[in-house]
Amino acid sequence: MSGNDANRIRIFDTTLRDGEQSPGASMTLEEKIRIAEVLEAMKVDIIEAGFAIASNGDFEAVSKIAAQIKNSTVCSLARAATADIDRAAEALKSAKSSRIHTFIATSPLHMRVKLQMEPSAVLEAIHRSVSHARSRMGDVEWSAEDATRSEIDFLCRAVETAIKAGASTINLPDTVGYATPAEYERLVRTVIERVPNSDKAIFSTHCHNDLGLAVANSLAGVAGGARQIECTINGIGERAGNAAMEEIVMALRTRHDVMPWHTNIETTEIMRISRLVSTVTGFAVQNNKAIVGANAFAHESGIHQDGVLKNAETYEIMTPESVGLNKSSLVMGKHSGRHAFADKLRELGYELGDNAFQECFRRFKELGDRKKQIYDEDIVALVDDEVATSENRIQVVSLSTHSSSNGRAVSDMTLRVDGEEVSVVTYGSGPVDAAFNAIKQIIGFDPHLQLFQVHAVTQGTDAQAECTVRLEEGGRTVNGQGAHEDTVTAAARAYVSAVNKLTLKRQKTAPQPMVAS
Ligand SMILES: CC(=O)SCCNC(=O)CCNC(=O)[C@H](O)C(C)(C)COP(=O)(O)OP(=O)(O)OC[C@H]1O[C@@H](n2cnc3c(N)ncnc32)[C@H](O)[C@@H]1OP(=O)(O)O
Ligand SMILES: CC(C)C(=O)C(=O)O
Ligand SMILES: [Mg+2]
Repeated sequence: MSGNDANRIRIFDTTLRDGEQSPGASMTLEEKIRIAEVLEAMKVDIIEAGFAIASNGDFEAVSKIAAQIKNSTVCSLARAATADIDRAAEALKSAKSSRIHTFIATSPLHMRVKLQMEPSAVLEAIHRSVSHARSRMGDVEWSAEDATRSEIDFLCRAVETAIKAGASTINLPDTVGYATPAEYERLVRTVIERVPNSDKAIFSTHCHNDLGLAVANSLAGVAGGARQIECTINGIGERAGNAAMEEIVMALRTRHDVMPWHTNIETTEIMRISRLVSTVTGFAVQNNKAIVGANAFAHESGIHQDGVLKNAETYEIMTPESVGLNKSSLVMGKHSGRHAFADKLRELGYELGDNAFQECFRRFKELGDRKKQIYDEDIVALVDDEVATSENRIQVVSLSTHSSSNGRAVSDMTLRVDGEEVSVVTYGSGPVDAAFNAIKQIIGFDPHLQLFQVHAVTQGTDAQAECTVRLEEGGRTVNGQGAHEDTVTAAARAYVSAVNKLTLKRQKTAPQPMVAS
C-alpha cells in the first residue's frame, strides 16, 4: 500500500455520479459545481464528478469541475471500453489531479446475462481497459462490479490482472447491497492476502444500502484492509442508496477507540453539504437520519432535556458543533419538563415569578397535548397572554361555541370576575359575535369595537391565533391581545384583556359595578 499513514482512509465521494443515479436526483451543471466546491472545502480526497460518456451534460460537468477543483482529485467513470476511457480522459484534461475509474462486472450472473462475455474475455477486457486508461492517465482505479457475488478465485485473478495493467486503486463493490459485514470484511481481507501484487494498490469499498448495511459493510471493509471508502452525501444513490459519507466519517471520529482509522474530512461542513444536496436533489433527509436528520441533535423528552441541560454528554455522543450545527435543540412539546421550559423562557428573554411560571407551564402542557409542534412563537404568545392577563380582574375560564353556515351561533361562556365565576349563554351572528355578546352581558357595558384582527402565530392548521381587539368608550381607547389555538377563545381573551384595561381607566374616574345585575 502506498502512502505514509497506514491508518488514513481516503474518502471518495460519488454523490455526483452514483448519487445522481438515484431516480429523480438529476442535478444541473451549476448545482454540481456548487456541490463539488463544498466537497473540496471539506477535504474530500476524490470527487467522482460523473460518467463522461453518459451524455454531453455529464461530460461538461466533469470538465468544468475538473477545471475548477484544485484540492481534490477529480474522477470520471468509464466502462471497459476505449471510447468511454477516451471521453473520460478528455473531460479530465484540465484537472490539477485526476483519475479514470474503469469497471467491469466479475460475477457469473453479470458476465453471462448482462455482458454476455466469457470470463476469459472479461479478463482480457480488464487488461485492455486498464492499460489504455493508464496510457491516458497516471491515476487509474479499477472496480469489479458485483464483487460480492463473484467467485473468489476469479475475482482474485481479475484484481491481479488490473493491478498488473497499472491500476493503483482496486474497488470491490457490493453493487447490490447483498453482503453482511463479516462476509465483506472477509472478502476484502482474502483478496488482499491472495493477490500477489496487492501491495501495489489501495483497496476500496463501495457499498450499497439495499439491506441497510452499507455503512457497516464499508467499516468492515476497512477492518479487512481497505483504505478508501466510496460514499455519498446523505447516502443517496442507486436504489436504496450508497454508504452515507457523514455516517462513516462521524463513526470513525466518534469511535476512534475501537476503529483506529481516520479521514481528512472537515466534519464541520457536514450539515452544509447535507442541506445543499437535499435542496438540489429534492430528496428530503428523514428526521431520524443519523448525523444530519432534523432530530439527530434534538431532544423533546423532559428527562433527556434535563440531562442535556446539565451535561450534553448524557444523551449526545457527538457535539452538534462537530458537524456544523450551532447547538443541540431542545424541541418543546408535550414531553418537555420544567427544566427545559425554564431554559426556553430564559432564551426568549422572560423572567417569570413562580406563580406565573407554573401557570405558563400548565398552559404549555395543555397546548402540547393539542398541538403537534410547539414553536418559539407559540411560547411567546402564550407567555405574553399569561403575563398580560394573570393580574386581571376579569379572566376567561371557559368558552364553548357552536356555529353553522346557516344559523345563529351560540356561546356558553364562563368568566371569573374578582374571583367569582359567572356563566351565560348568548347568541350572535357568528361564534366571535356570540362570545363578545357574552362578555358584554357579564360586564354590563357595551364598548364600541373599533378593531378586531386575527393572525396565525405559526404555520399549520393547528397554529395558535393571536387576536387584537380595540375598544373605545367615553373617549378612552384601549387595545387587548389574546392567544389560543382556538381562534374564538383567542378573540374572547383579547376582548377581555381590552375590557380589563378599559375598566382600570374607568375606575380612575368613576368606579362602576363589575357584574351586571
Ligand atoms: C453499478 C453501476 O452503477 S454502473 C454505472 C451505471 N450508470 C449508468 O448506466 C448511467 C449512465 N449510463 C448511460 O448513459 C448509458 O447506459 C451509456 C451511455 C453508458 C450506454 O448507453 P447504451 O450504449 O445505449 O447502452 P445501454 O445502457 O442500453 O446498455 C449498456 C451496454 O454496456 C455494456 N456494459 C455494461 N457495463 C459494461 C462495462 N463495464 N464495460 C463494457 N461494457 C459494459 C452492456 O453489456 C451493454 O452492452 P450492449 O449494448 O452490447 O448490450
Ligand atoms: C461502478 C461501480 C463502482 C458501482 O457503482 C457499483 O458497483 O455499485
Ligand atoms: Mg454503485
